[in-house]
Amino acid sequence: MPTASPLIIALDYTSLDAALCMADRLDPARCRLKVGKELFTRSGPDVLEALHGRGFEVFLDLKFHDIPNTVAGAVQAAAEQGVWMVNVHAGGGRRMMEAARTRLEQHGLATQLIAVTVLTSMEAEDLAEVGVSATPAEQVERLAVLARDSGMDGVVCSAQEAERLRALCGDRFLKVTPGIRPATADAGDQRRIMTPAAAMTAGSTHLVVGRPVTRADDPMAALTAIESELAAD
Ligand SMILES: O=C(O)c1cc(=O)[nH]c(=O)n1[C@@H]1O[C@H](COP(=O)(O)O)[C@@H](O)[C@H]1O
Repeated sequence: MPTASPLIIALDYTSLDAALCMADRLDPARCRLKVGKELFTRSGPDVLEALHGRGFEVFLDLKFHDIPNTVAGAVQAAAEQGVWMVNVHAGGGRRMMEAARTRLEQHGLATQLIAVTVLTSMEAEDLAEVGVSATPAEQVERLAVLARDSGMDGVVCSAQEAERLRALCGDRFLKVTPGIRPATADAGDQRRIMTPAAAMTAGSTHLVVGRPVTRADDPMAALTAIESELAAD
């Protein structure tokens, strides 16, 4: 039974053992889990099997960005391992995203396919340095519309853009938002941040939370506090 919780906990750990230690304290009825580049590069697909065996739905966050044929193959490989969600970079363009969508359809694979717009660690100056003169909000909007038109189920964006994207792309278009920071948490390398409750109010469909839980002195207390904040909203 899939969880009704919007929470996705990012298992950004340096080893499979450390990730599973945290997974064993979590409950698949209360959250989904995200496996990203660091953990997957260390553990390989074993981590997916281990988390699926514990009953979790998994977001495989490898942010594929390559030529269409390569990304289509990578997305197929992820989906065939049973992950609930996989992502690509919207900046790879329409043909890349369409190839990934077509490949899933050809193989009858139901994995949620979403596209990263502008990383939540980036602000206007970072975009300017890579030659993008649009504001983060404008660039997110542009890439979200392209992602929608290319057959994506949704996007990764910051919660600061969620309200605008809800108006533009509708409620059913997924708005998966990292950069979630409870009021007392450190922003760290994140720039476009929002609290859990404010993010849900803004229209996020899923909240990606890593360090505020996984690096907390008491991770379970941190998770419970976020759940209470969401319940009170
Ligand atoms: O695709 C992602 O998940 C992602 C996109 C993005 O724009 N920003 C972002 O932080 N993420 C991921 O979300 C997680 C956020 O972790 P914390 O900053 O520790 O809460 C990390 O695993 C990032 O890799």
